[in-house]
Parts: sequence; structure tokens; C-alpha cells
Amino acid sequence: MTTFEKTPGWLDWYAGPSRPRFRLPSGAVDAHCHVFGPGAEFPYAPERKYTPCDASKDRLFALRDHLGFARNVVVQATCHGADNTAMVDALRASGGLARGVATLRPDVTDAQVRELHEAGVRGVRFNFVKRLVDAAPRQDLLDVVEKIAPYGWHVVVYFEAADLPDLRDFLLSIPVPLVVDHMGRPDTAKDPEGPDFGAFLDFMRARPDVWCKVTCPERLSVTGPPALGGEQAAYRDVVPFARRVVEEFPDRVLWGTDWPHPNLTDHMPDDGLLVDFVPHIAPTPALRHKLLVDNPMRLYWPDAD
Ligand SMILES: O=C(O)c1cc(C(=O)O)oc(=O)c1
Repeated sequence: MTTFEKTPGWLDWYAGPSRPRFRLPSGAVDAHCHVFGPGAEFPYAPERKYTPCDASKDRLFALRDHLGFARNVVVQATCHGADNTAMVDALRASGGLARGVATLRPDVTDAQVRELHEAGVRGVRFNFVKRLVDAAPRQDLLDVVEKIAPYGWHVVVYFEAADLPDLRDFLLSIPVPLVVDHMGRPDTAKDPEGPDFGAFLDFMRARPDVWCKVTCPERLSVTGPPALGGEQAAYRDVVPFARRVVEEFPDRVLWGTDWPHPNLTDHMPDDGLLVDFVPHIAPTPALRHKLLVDNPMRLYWPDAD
């Protein structure tokens, strides 16, 4: 049995989250969350940039039920590299209530992609955040796209706002739908109406199949206050950014908890209070239903009734 020592300063997920005041619509999907290990069963990858606390599928499913979600989309975390075993184990244990996003190397075989598809994987993640992964050659990424395209998968992309100008043309050349993590990580100290976030909105306008996760206020907020201690006005500086995206692109936005919140250094949010953030960025019941139910179902469970 392998034991792992957490990265110094690692913040564990919040035990005992509150029950959200905002009642999620029936059938809501937590469209961005992860499992970590447990490391003794599913060892962390040698090439990882951090070693997390364990965050098992059982904990994830308990949180799903506690918060009032019906389904999860489990995104492969970089601490597991391209070994998708823990994520796939969660999908298989979910009874069809979880879909997945994998990390793949260009030498993946068609049989392996098919097996992942059968387990519930519907996307592949390309990570351009330098603190999380070593850069992959673009040709390798295009080779992966060629393998997944026949299965109707999409590409989830994670990048920092400063890297968008360099990545834009490459990303827009990828011939399958794109899903951007965490709004392309805007600098929320800047003006949401300014040129930097404008460049991100332009990127979304460039193709009708670019989607956006309006997630991670706890990561993007500069001024807080944190979602702790019953705070109902958490992360207010992030609201105008997320709301702009939700209002302009109501049919291609997704939301998720990001549990178990890798690499936070300031505080670990109460996930119940994070759910209470949603009505601030999606102010009407119709927008919330698209964000939490219709959109993720169209992308991840298109054949469900
Ligand atoms: O896969 C990960 O390691 C990862 C990390 C972060 C982050 O550190 O920002 O965010 C994510 O959504 C996923």
C-alpha cells in the first residue's frame, strides 16, 4: 500500500457543509468536480505537481445528495496524470449518475477510448496552466482530438486569461466543441466590461459551440468575503463576470462545485454556501434551469428523457 504525504499547506475539503438556502432545481448537475484517490487504492501520478488529501467517490456522492444535486461530471485531476482509473471507478459506481472528462496521451488506442466512453467519459481535458502540468506539444493534442472526435466528445480547456491571446487560434482550430474551465480565469480586480474579459467574450462569440463553466468564485475572488460562517454575499467581485457570461450565452454555460477544491491556499469554502452563490450569477429561474439542468444534460446525457 502506498502512502502519500500532502503538499505542505494543503487545505482539505470542508467537513460538514451547510445545507444550501437556494434549492437546486430537480435534476441539477454538478458539472465540475473531482475525485482524489484515495491514494492507497488509486496512487497519485509520479508527474503530479501537488499531492492532495484523499477525496473519494463516496464522499463526492454524499456531498451530491446533501447539496441536492442529481448528477456529477467528474473531471480528471492533474494529480492523477493520464491514469483515469479513480475517475472511471467513480463513474462505474455511480449507476449512470456521473459522466467523466479524461486526460489522454496521444498514443491512446481506439479500444481504450471506447472503453472510457462505455464507462461514461464524454470529454478530454487539455490543461495549459503551467503550475499544474508540463506543456504538451500542440500536435499531441490534435492527435488526441482525432481519437475522440468519432465518439462525439468535447475538449475541456483550462488556461489563464493572460495565455488566451496565444492560445486563441489554436483552440478555435479544434474541430469539436470546447468547454472553458472557470471562465478562462479572469483577473477579477479588472473591469468586467474592460478589454481583457472582452477578449474572452469575443473568444466565446467566435464559435457557437464554445461553452463556459461559470465556476470557481472561491478561486477567482480577490475581495471575498469567503463562503464561510453563513456568508450570503460571498465573492461579490466575481458576480459581474459570471453574470455577463450567463446572460449572453445562457445555452452554453455550466456550473459545478469544483469539490474538493485543489490548491486553494487562502480558505476552503463551505460547499453549501457556494451553491447559494448561483442565484447571484443566474438571476432568474429560467436561467438557473438552463445552467444547472438543461445545458449539462444536453452535453453529457443527450439521450436521457
Ligand atoms: O486538475 C487539477 O489539478 C485542477 C487544479 C485546479 C487549480 O489548481 O486551479 O483547478 C481545477 O479545476 C483542477
